[in-house]
Amino acid sequence: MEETREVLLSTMEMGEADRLTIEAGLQGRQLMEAAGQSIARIILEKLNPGRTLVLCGPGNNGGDGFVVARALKENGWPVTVTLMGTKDRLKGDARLMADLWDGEIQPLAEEGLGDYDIIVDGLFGAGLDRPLEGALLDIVRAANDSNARKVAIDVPSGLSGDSGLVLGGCLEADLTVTFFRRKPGHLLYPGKALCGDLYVTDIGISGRVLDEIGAQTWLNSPAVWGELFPVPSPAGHKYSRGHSVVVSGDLAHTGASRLAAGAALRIGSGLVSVACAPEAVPAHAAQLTAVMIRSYQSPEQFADYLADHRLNAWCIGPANGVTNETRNRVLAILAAGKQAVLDADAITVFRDRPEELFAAIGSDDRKNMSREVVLTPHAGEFGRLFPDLMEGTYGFDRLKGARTAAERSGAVLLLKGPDTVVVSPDGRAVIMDDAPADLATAGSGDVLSGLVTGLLAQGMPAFEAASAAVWLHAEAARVFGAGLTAEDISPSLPTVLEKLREKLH
Ligand SMILES: NC(=O)C1=CN([C@@H]2O[C@H](COP(=O)(O)OP(=O)(O)OC[C@H]3O[C@@H](n4cnc5c(N)ncnc54)[C@H](O)[C@@H]3O)[C@@H](O)[C@H]2O)[C@@H](O)CC1
Ligand SMILES: [K+]
Repeated sequence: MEETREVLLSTMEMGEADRLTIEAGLQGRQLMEAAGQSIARIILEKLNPGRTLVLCGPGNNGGDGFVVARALKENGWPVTVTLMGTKDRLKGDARLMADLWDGEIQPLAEEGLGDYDIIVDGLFGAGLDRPLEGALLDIVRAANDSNARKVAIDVPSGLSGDSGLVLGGCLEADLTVTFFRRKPGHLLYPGKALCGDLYVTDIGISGRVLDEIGAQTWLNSPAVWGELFPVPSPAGHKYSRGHSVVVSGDLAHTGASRLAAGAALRIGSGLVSVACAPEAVPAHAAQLTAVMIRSYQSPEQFADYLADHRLNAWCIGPANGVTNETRNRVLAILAAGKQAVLDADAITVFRDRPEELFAAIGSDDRKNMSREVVLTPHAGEFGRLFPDLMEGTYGFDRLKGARTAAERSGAVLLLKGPDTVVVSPDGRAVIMDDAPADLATAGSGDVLSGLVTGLLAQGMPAFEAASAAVWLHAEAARVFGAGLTAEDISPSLPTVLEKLREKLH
């Protein structure tokens, strides 16, 4: 299974892969040769021959650069090499590769950067440990301003492979070649945009090292959660497929809960109810058919619904209002030991006392060990519960922030964005790649919450349910295409579900 799901390696884990491979008998210089040759192959395949400038930094990323320079020159390309610092300061394999370069080595400089058709960026890769500054920053900017096609080795210089954040400044690549496995920074924004087209090459590291490394981050795909995806059993009935409840807003704010409820039903929750105050009943009744309506007049009546064990997965927050009532309902749902999805106002309402929410999420563990909670914030809502986690030196590190938040809160964290991250309190994480931008539309988040709720109702564990919901949401949007509104997402799901079932069986 480890090989079918795509592992994303942190720079530290990649170093570990490197070390384990060398321990197993391959030499570092062989890895570097393979890395450089694989980049040259891609350049030869994708780009037209032209005047090529290779920028080499002081570490092994620069060493790769020397290999690329040699390989392109052997193919008859005119190649210029510039080096940061002097050759005698290079160490190990990088020094060896610099010695194998039989051309001139010029000092790294801003001048003349505009004179090339292709710039190969071998300044910094996994070893970037501080922001680009001064002359280096000027050089990177001049490269960005030039008309050359820019090829980054491993990561564009200035980009953190772990977070996708920029340290000071960053090369804007047209094409990036990385080795063995992608890194989170290749998928997380702004990193994804700065990489251009990404290629992953085989440099002789065996997939077997992954078992030893035990990485906890994957690309979000059915390979991660497919085995736990609920498929209706022929012997089953609607009562065995769970009962989702979505808490509605007041009369003027009922639409969000209907979007969520419709999604929960579509994803296979056997029964779905909307819970609302009596005055909102007519608005719902005019529009709902398969979804049931449960009205409550008082907190006691709300508690009566919670006491019904068949109503097993609850979604609260969308257009619910930032009010004491919302807060009390969230606490009641959590105290009742329900599988719960907390979204929007159900998150915001705890901004002044996040610890109260975290305690409520964790307080139930003796009564009902199996209950799980999913928080589905966008970055703004995330900042209300976890303001300290937004304040990194280089910006908001979404993966690290979500990991800490999941651990702190005890909930599965689904951090929405163009690169939605889902993290379990035990540290497992998935990153969504290539979600259609059309999903940034009103109500889209309500649908997503409903999908998670519907999967929880069917007994899918929370990390897998949240991950699957994010993936299905994106695929449904892709199927629909341009002009998407939130109402279109659920109707587009059957095509996606059909394909998924074929893949799973
Ligand atoms: N790990 C692996 O499996 C392999 C790694 N290879 C290459 O090796 C690279 C990593 O090499 P290194 O660990 O030597 O690191 P890098 O070559 O990325 O950079 C490290 C050097 O840059 C300096 N530096 C870092 N940030 C700086 C900044 N902002 N301003 C000025 N100087 C800065 C450091 O002091 C150090 O001298 C990878 O990105 C990849 O290109 C490949 O050769 C193939 C195999
Ligand atoms: K680079």
